[in-house]
Amino acid sequence: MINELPVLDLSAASAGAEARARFREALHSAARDVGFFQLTGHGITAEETAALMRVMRDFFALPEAERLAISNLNSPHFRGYTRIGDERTGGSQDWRDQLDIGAEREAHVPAPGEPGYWWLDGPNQWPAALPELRTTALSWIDRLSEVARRLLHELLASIGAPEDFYDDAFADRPHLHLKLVRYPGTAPDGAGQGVGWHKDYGFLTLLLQDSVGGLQVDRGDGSYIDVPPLPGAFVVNLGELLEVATNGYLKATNHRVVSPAGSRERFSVPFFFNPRLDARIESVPFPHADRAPGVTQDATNPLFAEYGRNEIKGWLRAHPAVARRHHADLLTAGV
Ligand SMILES: O=C(O)CCC(=O)C(=O)O
Ligand SMILES: [Fe+2]
Repeated sequence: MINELPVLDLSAASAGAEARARFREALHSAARDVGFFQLTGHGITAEETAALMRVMRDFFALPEAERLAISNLNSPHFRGYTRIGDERTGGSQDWRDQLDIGAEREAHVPAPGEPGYWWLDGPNQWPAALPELRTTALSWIDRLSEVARRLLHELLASIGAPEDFYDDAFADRPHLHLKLVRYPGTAPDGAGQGVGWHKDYGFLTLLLQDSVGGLQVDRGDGSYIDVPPLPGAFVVNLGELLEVATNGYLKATNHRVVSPAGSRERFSVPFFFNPRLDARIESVPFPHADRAPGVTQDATNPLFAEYGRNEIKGWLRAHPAVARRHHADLLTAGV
């Protein structure tokens, strides 16, 4: 049982055969045993990170009316600002506010008979007072997509699978998603749930966190480990679709954020690297795949191999007010 997260250096993957082999071995263990690690050597500069952090702080410092002007309650695509207390995880209120941003696309209103998850494609909402947020966030999505793509190839290679196996699933219209998040200290009721225990829905999450801390990873035995802030590193975790892809050999790991003490603020930016909404995630071939234990069976959280279904399951659960306003039919008919 590990006591701290492994730190992996992605630049080792292009530093010669021996360094690459060692990197892949460490990546394999981290992905299989913990499902979480810290990633350095990714090529994103301190300046790029600082620019994103700066514009994020500027966004949360806008008058509340300007943030609410782009509320996600306006968006059937779940894009925009969620005020503190409107998001739920594990049935309880999270104490954070956030801006959800995705790949900039036309709305795809599902025609009769088309799956409801097409609602997740659509335009973003941007704050009028902060035009640089749009350019900075969209370029962060581009830059991190490249890192995540390389990492996914390395990860598949590390378990002995064809590294390009899911390239088609990510082709043309990957469902990329960025969240700018603020944890504004502890809720008045003292609950301490910044965000409750959950797994991410897709393939890989690359998280930038500031220096406050509070992210915890479930070790599966009732205990957890803290993820201390490591300057310059991304915290990487595996989502449910990689568990589906490997028939449970790699696991999506539960994690949560404990609220900062008092009124201290914490900022974080998770980037979710996900395939096309209509990608059906076939099992990837790798040595001993037949001995994989199978995916987690949890009646309260079914895992869907059709990525869009897995994703909209999560949105309907986490954002009940948006779901009730725009998607009453999906709530009753299911995804
Ligand atoms: O803010 C964090 O550190 C983690 C956030 C998270 O797990 C999520 O939004 O899925
Ligand atoms: Fe998460």
